[in-house]
Amino acid sequence: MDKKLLIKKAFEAREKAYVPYSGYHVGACVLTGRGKTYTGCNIESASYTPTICAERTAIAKAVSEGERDIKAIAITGDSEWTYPCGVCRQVIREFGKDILVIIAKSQEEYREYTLDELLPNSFGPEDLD
Ligand SMILES: O=c1ccn([C@H]2C[C@H](O)[C@@H](CO)O2)c(=O)[nH]1
Repeated sequence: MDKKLLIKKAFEAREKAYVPYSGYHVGACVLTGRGKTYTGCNIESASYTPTICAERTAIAKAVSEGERDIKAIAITGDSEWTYPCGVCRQVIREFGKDILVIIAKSQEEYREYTLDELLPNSFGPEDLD
C-alpha cells in the first residue's frame, strides 16, 4: 500500500474544499481492494446541516462507482491533526473494522489507526444479520 500517495492525494483534494462558512479545509483519499483511489473534500451549504465531510465525499465516490472493498483512508485538515468526526467514523465502519485510517499532518508525518481503534465496540452491519 502506497500510503504516501494516499496522503498526497488527500492534500490535493483538501485544496478543493468548498468551505465558505467555516473556512476549514479537509481532504481525504480512499484506497480500495482493487487498488483504486477516490478523493473527497468537504462541501458546505448555506443552510449548514447538509454539509458533507471530506471522508464521506470520498466514500460516496468509491461506493457509487461499485467499490465497497475499502482498505484505507487518508485524511488531512486545517488542524495539526484532523481526526474524523463521529458521523464519518460510523460511515467508515460500515465498510469494515480493519480499515486503516491515516491521519496526516504532512507528507512525512502521519499517524495510523484501525477504524476499530477510533470507534471501539461499534454497531455495524453484522448486528442486523
Ligand atoms: O473529519 C472531519 C471534520 C470536519 N469536516 C468538515 C465539516 C465542515 O465543513 C468543517 C468544519 O467542521 O470541516 C470534515 O470534512 N471532516
